[in-house]
Amino acid sequence: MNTQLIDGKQIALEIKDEQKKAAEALSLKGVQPGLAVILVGDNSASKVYVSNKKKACEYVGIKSFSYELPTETSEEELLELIHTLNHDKCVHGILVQLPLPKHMDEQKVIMAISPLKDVDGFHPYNVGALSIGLNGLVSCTPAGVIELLKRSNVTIQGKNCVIIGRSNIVGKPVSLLLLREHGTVTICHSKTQNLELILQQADIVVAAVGIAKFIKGHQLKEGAVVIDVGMNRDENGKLCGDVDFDSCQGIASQITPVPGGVGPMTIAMLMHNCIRATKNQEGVN
Ligand SMILES: Nc1nc(=O)c2c([nH]1)NC[C@@H]1CN(c3ccc(C(=O)N[C@@H](CCC(=O)O)C(=O)O)cc3)C=[N+]21
Repeated sequence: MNTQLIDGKQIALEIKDEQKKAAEALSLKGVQPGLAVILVGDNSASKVYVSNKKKACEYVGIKSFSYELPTETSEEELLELIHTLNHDKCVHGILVQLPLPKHMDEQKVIMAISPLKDVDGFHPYNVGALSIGLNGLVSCTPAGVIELLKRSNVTIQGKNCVIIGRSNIVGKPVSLLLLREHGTVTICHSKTQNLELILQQADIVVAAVGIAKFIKGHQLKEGAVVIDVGMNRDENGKLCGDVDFDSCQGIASQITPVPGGVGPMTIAMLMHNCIRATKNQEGVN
C-alpha cells in the first residue's frame, strides 16, 4: 500500500484563498470583516498562536483587533470587554485565546460571547446547535478535520470512524460532525476496553488523546485513513502527533503529518468562520 500524505498546509492555503475572495466580495458591498482576538497573560505558546491568527487575518483581508491583557486582569474586566465587543458593529468575531489564567472561569467567559460572534464555536448555543444538526458556528479544529477528509476525497458515509479522545474541544465535536456526515462513529477514551479490537475495524481514525505516538501502524486496518490532531513533543523535543507517523507508512492509505496537518486547518477554518459570521451579521451573502 502506497501511503498518501494529506497536506494540511496546502489545503489550508486553498481555504484561505477562498476566504480571501469572499472578503473581497464583501468589500465591494462596503463590508469589512473584523475579528477581535483577546489574549490574557503571557503564555508563550499562546502568543505564537495569536500572532499566526493575526497573520492569517491580514492575508485574507479581515481586520484584526488585538487585546493583550495582563495576567492580573479580573474576570469582571474581561467580561466587560467582551460585552463591549458584542455590541461593536466593526467586530464580527470574538476569540478569547485559551487557556485563561486560573482565577478565571473559562465557561463563564465563553458564555459571555455572543453566539453570533463565537467564531471558536465554543458557546453552548453553538455546541447545542451542532448536536441537533442546526447550522451554527462549528469549532475550528473539528471543522478542519472534516474539511481535510472531504478535500482528500475520503468517503465518510457508512464508514467506521473511530475517534480516540472525548474532549469538548476535539473528540466530542468531531464525533458529532462525522455522525452528521453519516459515518458510523465510535468514541474511545482512557477507560475504553479492547481499543485494539476497535481500531482494527476503523476505516477512519481521528487521534486526539494528547499522548505522543500513542497509535502505531500495526494497530491499524490496512488502508485506514488517519487524521492526527495531537500536538506533543517527542523525546527530542520535536513536535509530534498522537500517531507514530513512520510506522503507518505502507499500512494507512492516507495520513496527516504533524506539523503541517490539522494545525494549519484550525486557522483556516477560523478565517472561514469569521467570514460566515460577518455575512450573518451584515445580512449579505
Ligand atoms: N480560543 C482558542 N481557540 C483556538 O483555536 C485555540 C486556543 N484557544 N488555544 C490553543 C489552541 C491551539 N491552536 C492551534 C492553532 C494552530 C496550530 C498550528 O498552526 N500548528 C502548525 C504549526 C505548529 C508549530 O510549528 O508550532 C502545525 O501543526 O503545522 C496549532 C494549534 C488553536 N487553539
